[in-house]
Amino acid sequence: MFLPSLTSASCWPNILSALDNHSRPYTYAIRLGLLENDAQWRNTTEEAASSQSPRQLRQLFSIMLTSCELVNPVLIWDELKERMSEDFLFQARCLASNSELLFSNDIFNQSLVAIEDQVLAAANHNINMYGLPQPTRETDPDFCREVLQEKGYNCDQQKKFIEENEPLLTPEQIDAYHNIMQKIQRGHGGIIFLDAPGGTGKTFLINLLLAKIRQRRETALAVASSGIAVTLLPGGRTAHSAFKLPLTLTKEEYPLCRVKKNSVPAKVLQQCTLIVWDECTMSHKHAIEALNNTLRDLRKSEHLMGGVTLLLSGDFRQTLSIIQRGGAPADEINACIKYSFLWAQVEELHLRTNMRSALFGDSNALEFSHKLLCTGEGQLSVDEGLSSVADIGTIVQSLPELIEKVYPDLTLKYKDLEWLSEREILCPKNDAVTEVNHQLLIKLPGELSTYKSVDTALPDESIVEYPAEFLNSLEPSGTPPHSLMLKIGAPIMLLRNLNPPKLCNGTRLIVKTLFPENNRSDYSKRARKRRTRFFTQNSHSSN
Ligand SMILES: Nc1ncnc2c1ncn2[C@@H]1O[C@H](COP(=O)(O)OP(=O)(O)OP(=O)(O)O)[C@@H](O)[C@H]1O
Repeated sequence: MFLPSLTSASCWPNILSALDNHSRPYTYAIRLGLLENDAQWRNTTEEAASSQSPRQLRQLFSIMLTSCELVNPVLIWDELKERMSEDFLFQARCLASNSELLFSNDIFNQSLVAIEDQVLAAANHNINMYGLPQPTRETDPDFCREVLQEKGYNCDQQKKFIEENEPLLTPEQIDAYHNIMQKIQRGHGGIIFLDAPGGTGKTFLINLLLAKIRQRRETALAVASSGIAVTLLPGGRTAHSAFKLPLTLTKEEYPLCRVKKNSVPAKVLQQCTLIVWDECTMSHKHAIEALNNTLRDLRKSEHLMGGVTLLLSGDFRQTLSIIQRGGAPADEINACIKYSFLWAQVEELHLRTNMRSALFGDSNALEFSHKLLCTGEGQLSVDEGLSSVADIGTIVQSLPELIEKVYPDLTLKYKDLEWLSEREILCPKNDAVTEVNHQLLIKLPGELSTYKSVDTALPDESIVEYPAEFLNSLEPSGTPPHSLMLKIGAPIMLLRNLNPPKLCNGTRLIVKTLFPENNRSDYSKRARKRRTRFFTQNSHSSN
């Protein structure tokens, strides 16, 4: 077990002497992260308690509850409840104008309510399921939060945004804008597909429509099929999270969203006037059918989409729906929303002018967008089934050359967030990603820190068939590698946020500090916003 971790030990006596320095090899193994133990989670919270605010600590604790399979969460709560409730104590002291006020059950109750809100949002469980005391609530704050969030946009800000941007619309954008607004006003529901290649102003138009509806204190839901597209929509969420789409969607004959009639998401869907779904081409046709079935049911309406206007946007030349491994191209086409029975009722609107070239006179952008369109429409020359990319890019001969082209002078410029956010290397397979990441990480200055996973086969009888070394060598998609290597200053990407909605999947971050159990990262979405986030290890299981 120690062998792969003691890289400096070249022979058996070296290993023995390394272990000799540690009186208890068991403790040493835990310290190296080779054995799982509840102490690891307690260390994590203790480490976090030294630098995190009470709100951040509660967030961390709720993530641990929902994803880390804690053996004894009550013990951690008892140890840290005062640290987690300091902000509520402070508020109570201010309210009572009494700086002598001490912690009380009321204050701990507020803290537990806040933790339960997060657990409910992430896993839909009450915290008594984890053995923690069930908090008492006077109102249903969860209801208020989600519904008010959708209704609580600042009208003056929305108005200002509309006044500034409405006059900028181009004639084809104006046509689309009026068409959509008329459909919303008729209130009979319907589906509009905004067919617009990249750079034609989809996001610009959508943001204006969202502002127009929100300014009237009506509800406009903005969703996208992928997390990264959500970052461009104000108040955006992924479609899976907003509509509670089930994972078994593709196999269902009568697909439905998992939204209970009296739940908060149901109230939001009942009240909304407009739903914008960006990158809809990536979604399975059953997702849109599930939304139609659910809206008609919740709103007790026979109209298409239960009377709500659904604005779909995307580009079929880009990514289509992802189907199960081993599926044929015909399955992919069958999964496409164009093959849904609903498509016959979809009204199409088109945007064709590339705004980046039209506005900024960027001839390169125009040429590039033209070539992209040709590629998407299959008009590029094809040689033995492969299209040449020479027309739309520069061809390099090796990985080091690619790295040098994309990240020249990395060691000097890696601290420049603007520079970093303008470049990335995309790879079709995880193996290639690992190789590129490794080579770039080596080039960065500073010491490399390695975080190892603890892999265990479940049920216990399978341990003989699947030894830890074998499990360590696997890299299933969506799980971190067995050896996660990081350096301070390294750009990283958040693959899955267990505490949505603040950071969406795909957000880029910079490693700021590395602790033995955790790390802190700076938020660098397009290098414009800077916030610090705290990340910890957690449990993943795979079938
Ligand atoms: N009418 C307009 N007036 C001023 N700027 C505009 C207008 N329409 C679009 N733009 C600007 O043009 C650029 C491209 O627009 P936008 O990002 O909305 O296009 P898109 O179709 O969403 O592109 P992509 O699919 O690549 O994300 C943006 O900088 C946007 O602010």
